[in-house]
Amino acid sequence: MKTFTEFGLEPKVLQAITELGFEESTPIQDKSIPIALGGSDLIGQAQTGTGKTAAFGIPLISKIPVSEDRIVALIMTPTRELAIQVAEEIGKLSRYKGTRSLPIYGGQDIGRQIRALKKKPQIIIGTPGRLLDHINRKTIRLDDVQTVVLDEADEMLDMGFMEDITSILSLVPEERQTMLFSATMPPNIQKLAQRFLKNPEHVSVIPKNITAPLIEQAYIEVHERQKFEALSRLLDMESPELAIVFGRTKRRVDELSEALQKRGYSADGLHGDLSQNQRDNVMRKFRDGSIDVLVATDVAARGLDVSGVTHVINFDLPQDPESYVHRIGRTGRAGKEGIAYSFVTPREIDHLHFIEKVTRQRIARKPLPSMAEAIEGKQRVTAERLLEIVQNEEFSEFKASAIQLLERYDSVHLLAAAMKLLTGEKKDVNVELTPEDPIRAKKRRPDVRSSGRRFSGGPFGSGNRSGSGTPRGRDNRGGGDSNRGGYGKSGSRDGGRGRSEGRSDSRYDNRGESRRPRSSSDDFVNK
Ligand SMILES: Nc1ncnc2c1ncn2[C@@H]1O[C@H](COP(=O)(O)OP(=O)(O)OP(=O)(O)O)[C@@H](O)[C@H]1O
Ligand SMILES: [Mg+2]
Repeated sequence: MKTFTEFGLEPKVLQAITELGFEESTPIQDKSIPIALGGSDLIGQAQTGTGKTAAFGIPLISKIPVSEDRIVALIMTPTRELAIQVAEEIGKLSRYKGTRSLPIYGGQDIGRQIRALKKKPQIIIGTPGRLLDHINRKTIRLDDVQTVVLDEADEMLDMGFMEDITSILSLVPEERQTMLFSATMPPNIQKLAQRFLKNPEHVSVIPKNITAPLIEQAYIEVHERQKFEALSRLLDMESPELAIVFGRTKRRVDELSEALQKRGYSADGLHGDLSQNQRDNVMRKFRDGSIDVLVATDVAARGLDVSGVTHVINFDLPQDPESYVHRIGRTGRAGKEGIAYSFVTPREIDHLHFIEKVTRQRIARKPLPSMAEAIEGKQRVTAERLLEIVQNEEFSEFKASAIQLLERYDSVHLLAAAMKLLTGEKKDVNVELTPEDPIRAKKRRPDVRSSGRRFSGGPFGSGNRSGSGTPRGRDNRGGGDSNRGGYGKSGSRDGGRGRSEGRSDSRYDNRGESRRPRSSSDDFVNK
């Protein structure tokens, strides 16, 4: 691992990197940045949350002269939220250099995009459908594009974007640099690479386990009808700082987020049937902490980087192991720890074992949290909130009445009553979710990655795993980064990023631009 000064980057780019709080480069950045700067085609694979965006973003920005007034780089992402997020990171990295970039995605007013395009962006970050729209309207020309990045290329294929990507790339000059990035590389990616890349360098930073090292993984065996109770107990017991709960279908997400709200949780749902405005709103609320449970379909599985996500809960098991890897990868990012729970119905145990096999990772079984554990969890949070006030806040205006009360009542009684008030009663609303069919086990070759070396330490430094994925206090978000590894990132959390588009079977999430249902017959990995 290196410091960024070793790549020979210009001072303005370095300054932006420093300001983002990146101290040392991650392994995928170490390997990719020199190759990308050199101009070769590149296939980059590294675990979730290890800085792939900057691995292509830094060289991209470095190579574009500020005086350039044509579109010279194109980044494609599968979902809208991801396009927005990547654009934000590129924007921050080019802050001092002044490189101009623009996200282009479905659901946003096209007139506004056309106006923004008149400001001569050099980098376009877009979803395939809306990009084609602009190309057809001649509001985007790709004749001068020198670099193309396909972020989460396999997902774009799964979502049926192959034809769109092909049409788009046929309009980009042959003489170009093309780069692919993802945490997983199923074989269909090889086909895409053969078709669109020239003598690509393969950069793979995949240790023994494809799943990121800082994520503790567990499953809880539950019957379909117990799932909601299990979820509320788990949320009570663990009191996540931020949690993402994945559901299988849009209906599921709607029902679940509504049910959680009724029970008094601060939750909201994200899926491809919501308007772009609604999607942006939900993501903004999640990023700024005004909700702490995001219920989502796989639309949120790929690439999303929200700091402070301590828990991922698979309310429904995902169909594909790669989806599992990406979903749980929403936590345990940038050197922080996270925990991923999966609910597994008895008939899905085989499927779970299949996921374990493919990801070469044992997933520990945990018991359903008991009512007592749930209550204890809630009380612990109340006690923490109370102590925080004791330590940090001025509450002298309450002291006189406290003294009065203590003259008449026992202190333990009083404190217990105050805690009861603070904890709030769990609203015992009856919740009925429409049952989902269990996932059936599929037989695929259990091989997930290319190289096999055991990886010691995380990509963000070594030995920063404290072991047990302990629950974190609810109210300290944005505060201490005690879980951070060797690579600090000065914790900026910012609004308005996110991503999405879709799968066309209406039972599944339609992320907004999808063409065909996904084919899931492929094996997982690169060979
Ligand atoms: N060198 C670095 N030091 C510290 N933090 C970094 C570094 N590089 C990137 N980060 C931060 O790490 C987080 C994860 O990065 P990013 O989203 O690029 O991961 P990714 O590898 O693309 O993950 P995914 O596979 O989920 O898309 C981001 O918040 C990013 O700003
Ligand atoms: Mg990414």
